[in-house]
Amino acid sequence: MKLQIQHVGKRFKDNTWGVRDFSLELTPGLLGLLGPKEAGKTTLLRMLATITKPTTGTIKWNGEDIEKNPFDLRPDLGYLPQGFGVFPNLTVNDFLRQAAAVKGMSAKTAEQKTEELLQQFDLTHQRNKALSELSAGERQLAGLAQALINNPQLLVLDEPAAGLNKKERENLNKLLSDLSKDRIIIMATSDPCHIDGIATEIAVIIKGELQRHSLSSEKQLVQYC
Ligand SMILES: Nc1ncnc2c1ncn2[C@@H]1O[C@H](COP(=O)(O)OP(=O)(O)OP(=O)(O)O)[C@@H](O)[C@H]1O
Repeated sequence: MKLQIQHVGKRFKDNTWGVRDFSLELTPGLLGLLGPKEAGKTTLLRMLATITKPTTGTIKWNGEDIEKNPFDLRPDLGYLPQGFGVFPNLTVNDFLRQAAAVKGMSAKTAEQKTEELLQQFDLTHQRNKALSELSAGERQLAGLAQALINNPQLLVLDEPAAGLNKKERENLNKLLSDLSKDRIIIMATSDPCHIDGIATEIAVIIKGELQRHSLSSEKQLVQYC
């Protein structure tokens, strides 16, 4: 399992660059993508999630260019967009079932996985509520559950801890630590404390450029956190 980001850049219509010449190679583990606001985190994640295409460079999943073969990656991909809120009237249950349908899962597998995730995220009692009726933390957990519905090998998370309280964040960190043992997780955040203790690698992005990439150690993060 390997993700290669090779000299990737993104230029917008107004000619500004959101990401420039970004290169990184990832194997299973949790990468904390750390950067201030407007650093280019979301821009990079949207390219990894095959929502937008790079202007320069190549992204390869297990050796295959995802621009040429997006359907090779999509069944392996889970994506939590930042501040998602596109379907406020959908119930939690329907939200998960819709994600499963989009990912081409059979009805039986979708039902089993929905039950499992609702329990795992303590959302069973909320399953018939609309997303707009949930607390910010619950909505974020529902978003994570939809990202995990297909047991993805590549999990791309944009500020997943936003809106979570301390207990919810601890639960999330434990879950992500477990999940990162046999898959690649990329977790973007502007808050170093959100990746403290769970990131196996850290990449710092500033003004669209990779400033530093290192294996994480608690010592490194303590100075920020
Ligand atoms: N569609 C767009 N058109 C033009 N510029 C854009 C577009 N999307 C993002 N940008 C710019 O690209 C840069 C990177 O933005 P991006 O949203 O990727 O940063 P970020 O690190 O995710 O920030 P935040 O934490 O605030 O979401 C910013 O300067 C932003 O204004």
